Amino acid sequence: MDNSGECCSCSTQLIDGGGTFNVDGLENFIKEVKLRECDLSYTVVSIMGPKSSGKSTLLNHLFGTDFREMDLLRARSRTTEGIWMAKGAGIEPCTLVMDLEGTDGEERRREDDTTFEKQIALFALAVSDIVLINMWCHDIGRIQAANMSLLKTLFQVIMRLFSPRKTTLLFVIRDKQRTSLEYLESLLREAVQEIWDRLPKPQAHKETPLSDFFNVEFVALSSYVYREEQFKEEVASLRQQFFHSTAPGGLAGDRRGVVLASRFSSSAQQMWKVIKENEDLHLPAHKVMVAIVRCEEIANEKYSSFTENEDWRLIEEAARLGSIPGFGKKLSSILEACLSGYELEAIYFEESVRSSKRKQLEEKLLQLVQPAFLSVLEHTGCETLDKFKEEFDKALNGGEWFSVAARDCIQFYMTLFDKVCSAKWDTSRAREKLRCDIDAHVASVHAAKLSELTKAYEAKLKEALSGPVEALLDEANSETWSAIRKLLLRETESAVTGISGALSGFDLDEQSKEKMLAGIKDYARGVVEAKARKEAGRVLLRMKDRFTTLFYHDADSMPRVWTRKEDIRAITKLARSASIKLLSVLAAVRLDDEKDNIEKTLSLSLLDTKPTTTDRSITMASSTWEECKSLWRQFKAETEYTVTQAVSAQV
Ligand SMILES: Nc1nc2c(ncn2[C@@H]2O[C@H](COP(=O)(O)OP(=O)(O)OP(=O)(O)O)[C@@H](O)[C@H]2O)c(=O)[nH]1
Repeated sequence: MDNSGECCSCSTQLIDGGGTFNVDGLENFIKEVKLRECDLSYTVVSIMGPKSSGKSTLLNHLFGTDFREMDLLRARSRTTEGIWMAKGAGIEPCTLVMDLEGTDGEERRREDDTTFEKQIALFALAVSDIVLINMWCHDIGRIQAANMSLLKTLFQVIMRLFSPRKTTLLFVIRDKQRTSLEYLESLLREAVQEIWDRLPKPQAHKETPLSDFFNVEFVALSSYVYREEQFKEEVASLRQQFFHSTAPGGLAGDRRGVVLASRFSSSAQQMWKVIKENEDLHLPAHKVMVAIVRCEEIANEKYSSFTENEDWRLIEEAARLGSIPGFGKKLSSILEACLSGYELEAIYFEESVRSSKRKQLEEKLLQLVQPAFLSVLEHTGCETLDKFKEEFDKALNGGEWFSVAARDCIQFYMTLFDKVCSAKWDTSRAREKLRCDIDAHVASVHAAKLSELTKAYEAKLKEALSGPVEALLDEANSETWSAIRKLLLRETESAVTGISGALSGFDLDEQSKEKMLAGIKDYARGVVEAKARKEAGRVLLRMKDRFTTLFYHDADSMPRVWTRKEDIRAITKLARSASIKLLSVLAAVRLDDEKDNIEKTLSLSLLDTKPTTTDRSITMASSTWEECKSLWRQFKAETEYTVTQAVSAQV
């Protein structure tokens, strides 16, 4: 029991001599001292100094703790290993006291293990509001003495310390002698200042005084061994300074960046982990270390509260079903709120850590929202494509030029997509896909419209050419082909003009246009050629028709009577010659205005009794010639009987 009557047995070894963090011990300790209920109202005090310099003795008297003290009768060797923690008895607010393993211990030095000293010193600085620096009075001013080694260790660590809050360094001078405190204080201040001045500092703090980062205080105590009563009185008076230490102006008055009591355990563990991971003592700056731990905590908290955010849940749900108007903006604003919440809480912490943790948080959030985002993008893409198709169709049916309708609709719907999805994330792939789909649709409509147009003109040409060409071939005279050519030219030109006019709405390149027009011209020729070939297939019948008509009728179309007057030979020749003419008209397609003597060749070769092969070979293709010859033979054979009958009638 301490003098306040409160139990002082609550203590635990926080970090053992091997550097292991006692997680369970700390958790139990926190429960026992009800730290969680303290919120921000608690103080952490630690003590460092040479080994066996009476640290535990001081703490036990100052805070009513029961840290292990060395027995006066035993040799001076290390009693405290690692870091011990206890609760100050009867002090408000809750004061956690840490007793550190002494620095400059022979044991560690023999093992060349001063790293551990620095690590626990750094840890103490990182988690404490107040650090007591215990030193023998007679050591002050002795350059190589243990005290200076301690200060060096401390300042090697401090060199990296630019904490977001001020820590109080309280120098406790033990075994004060008659020398006045003012003198000792000035000696110490000088030594401290010198070390501070020599520290390589970051550019921004080149001129910054020590007092900006540390509250440096001094106290001198009488020897506990030789002047116990006085020692106790002085300690009791020092104890007063720890009451209400968190109030403004108190020893722990600067509350910036203080860790919530409920997070003290995880924060301390995290700090020790960071320190241990830097065993080569390229220790991160204190502020960096604190920032890493705190910013991560804040970021994790913001992340989990985002996942439970009602607005986000609604968006996530809706995203599965379809597109969401203003999705990008809505999501951005929830995310923005989450990130600015982080910023607000992390503002006191080192900037580079703060922003890198913010980036990590942002990435984590983006990963979380990405599936919803992608699903909305997909829905929006599909819906935009459907709307585009509908609107484009309407525009075309409304008589708008194809190219104008395509350009306007594409522009409108791509902009609409951008508006709906506008967010700071990359929408380029979805946008690209939509654009590809739209382009493919436009291309297919384009092809369909052009084919429709071509078909319409082809039908028109077929109608305009088929009947008249058939009629002209029926006539089959020397003007037939010239008339057909004229007709073909006129109809082709009219189709070309019509189609060219229609094509101007399609924004077609010259080459494609030429190709299309050439196609329509070919089609027109094809119609005529097909008609001519069809008529040629019936040439024998028609020759016989013509022959019979002329054979049985005179020039006035009167039926002949086979009197002696009638010159059957001449009539036969006339009728045959007319049939030859018909044959020669249908024997070849003459769409190019080239002269030929098919008629002459056929007349000479077939009508004359002795045809000369040389003549016809110059003017006719052999296949045509062979065909004509065989047709003529058949024709003659089939008309022979008509002539014979006429001759016998005359006889
Ligand atoms: N001269 C002197 N001796 C003291 C004083 N206070 C304590 N001692 C003695 O110094 C020895 C070490 O005391 P501790 O309190 O165990 O010292 P410590 O600094 O905690 O020791 P470590 O934990 O091993 O570093 C004990 O024998 C104490 O009786 C003091 O004010 N003056």
